[in-house]
Amino acid sequence: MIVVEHLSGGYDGVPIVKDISFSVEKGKILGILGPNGSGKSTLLKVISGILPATAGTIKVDGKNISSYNARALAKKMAVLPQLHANAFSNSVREAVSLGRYPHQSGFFSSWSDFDEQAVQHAMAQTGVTRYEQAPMEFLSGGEQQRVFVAQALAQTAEILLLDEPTNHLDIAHQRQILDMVRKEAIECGLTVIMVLHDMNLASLYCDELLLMESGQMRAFGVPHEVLMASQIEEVYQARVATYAHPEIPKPQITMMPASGEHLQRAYINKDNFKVTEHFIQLQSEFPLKTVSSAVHNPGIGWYDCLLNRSVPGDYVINDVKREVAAFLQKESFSSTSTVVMLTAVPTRLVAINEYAASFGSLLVAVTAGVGNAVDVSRVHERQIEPYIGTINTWVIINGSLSEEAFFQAMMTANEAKTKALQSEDIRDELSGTIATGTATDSLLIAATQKGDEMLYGGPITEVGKIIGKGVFATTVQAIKNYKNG
Ligand SMILES: Nc1ncnc2c1ncn2[C@@H]1O[C@H](COP(=O)(O)OP(=O)(O)OP(=O)(O)O)[C@@H](O)[C@H]1O
Repeated sequence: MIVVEHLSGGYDGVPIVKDISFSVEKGKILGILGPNGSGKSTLLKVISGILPATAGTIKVDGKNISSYNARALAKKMAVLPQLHANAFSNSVREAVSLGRYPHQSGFFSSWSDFDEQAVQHAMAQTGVTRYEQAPMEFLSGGEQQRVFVAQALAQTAEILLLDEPTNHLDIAHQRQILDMVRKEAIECGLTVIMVLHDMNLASLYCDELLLMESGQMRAFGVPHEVLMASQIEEVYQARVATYAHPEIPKPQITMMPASGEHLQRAYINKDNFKVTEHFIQLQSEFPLKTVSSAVHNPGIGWYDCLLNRSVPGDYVINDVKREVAAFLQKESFSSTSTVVMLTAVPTRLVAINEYAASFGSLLVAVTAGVGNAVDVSRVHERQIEPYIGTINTWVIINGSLSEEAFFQAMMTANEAKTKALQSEDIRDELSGTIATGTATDSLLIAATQKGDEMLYGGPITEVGKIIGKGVFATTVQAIKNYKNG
């Protein structure tokens, strides 16, 4: 464990880092973040003893580091500096072996099996074994960087200080080095303090983060506490937004460009719809922010082409996603910018309506295959799987929704759909009760994201009122179309 208390230090009497206090437990990784010149490297230099502290203490395992001599400290703490001396004619193996220097009594005279193992392990972990015999100057910047990380690792110290360890590395090697650091922390109890510029990598790999601003600690804590958009915006003077990582419960940050290009948006009207025998298509000039339960490209994303594709009633495919991907390729649709739903309803039975609104306007498109509708509260009584029937609902909004509003809009639209089934007396054949939908309904809300952001999308909001009215009326019309065939 390392404990830093009220630490200050700088260059030639000029204080750079001021009054820094934090601790890192054994086996944990601390990431140091901050804008250029905020003092990250200086802090690491003061902690490692490269620069003298002008105030404060650093304790390793309860003992002040000033009580260690240089060799004893090097056994406790290994350092990867930001800039490396490039004037070397060593081989990779020799460079990594330098990490064992603090463990030698006479230089290389007492090379032990343990020294050899440490060097081999460090080279293997950083993926540089295959360059072992190569001279350092023959290596690329990224390969050299991995050798320096190997050198620090070979020191087998309890604490590893890394200044931008992913410098020069491509994403595969960034992942390799950081995975390795994390593995060493978890499996061997290595304590790590590293300066990283990439906030997203820091969030993924560090247990805690320290955010520096003008030589002082602006924030310290777990990634969720430090990577708050408002705080990052203030410290970096850049507009950012946070979002959730798709697999790991850690926040991610993305930049919001200053240019006005992204404000140029589409305006959708009925002319953007095209109905062929095989599909209903909405093609937009600019991508729409879309939330859906579609078959292809579901979830949240930006898409400029929406398809409701009509398939035969006996369409039974094991791998629907692959079949849809093949269809898109055959019909020359972009797989990455198209959202696809499937329906057994003939496309001519679609109902499409446009509604004026104070914020812009709203379009609703519905295909309603209600032949096998179910009452969701009674489906558990069924012994047999219901046949597929599908109500596909699109709500296209010429306006801007918050994330919350998108999900509320989905709820509002779904309630309006259910009300339409009630109004049209669509029943679950088995229970005889009013149906609430079918087994495979799909819903999509898409917005141009132009204009003032609407925070909410519930039934009594401006947008919610029109969704309620529009989805109800359009679904009723689509059900009538279906009944009249
Ligand atoms: N050798 C030095 N002598 C005097 N001042 C220095 C020296 N090295 C850095 N500084 C100054 O200390 C301040 C902090 O620099 P430092 O390198 O610690 O910042 P950093 O946060 O690591 O920046 P970066 O993100 O650019 O690497 C800067 O204003 C810098 O000019």
